[in-house]
Amino acid sequence: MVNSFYEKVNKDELLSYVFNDFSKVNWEKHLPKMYQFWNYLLLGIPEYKGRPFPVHTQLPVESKHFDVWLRLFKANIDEQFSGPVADMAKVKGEQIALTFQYRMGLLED
Ligand code: HEM
Repeated sequence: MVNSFYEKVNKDELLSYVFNDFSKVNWEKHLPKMYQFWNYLLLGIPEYKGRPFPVHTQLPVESKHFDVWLRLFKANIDEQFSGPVADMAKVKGEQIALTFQYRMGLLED
């Protein structure tokens, strides 16, 4: 799920710019972190140690970036999974994307 999601991200011009050109993400490090993050949120496996929000405050992103992120994230889930955990993944993705945007001041109240 994580690998195929970031394959989609990398094919999207808007998001790929942020990940690859702006942040020069080291995918060998980022992907395992994301496995741990989602392992925790969806399966309760407490491996992820980190604070997801702060890195995002430095990024050149607007709400349109989050809209694309969410669209790709949900499409990726729907292509491969169905059922309660798949639904939870989509809800969590939505909630976190929304929370990030509020905290970054990208949304009007
Ligand atoms: C516009 C949408 C987003 C963009 C452009 C974005 C971009 C990034 C970038 C560039 C990093 C740093 C990677 C690195 O250098 O290691 C990162 C880390 C991360 N992102 Fe996002 N992100 C977005 C949305 C989200 C959302 C909605 C979530 C959660 C559902 C999320 C979860 C994380 C996590 C867990 C990390 C790892 C933080 C750490 O522990 O170092 N991101 N993201």
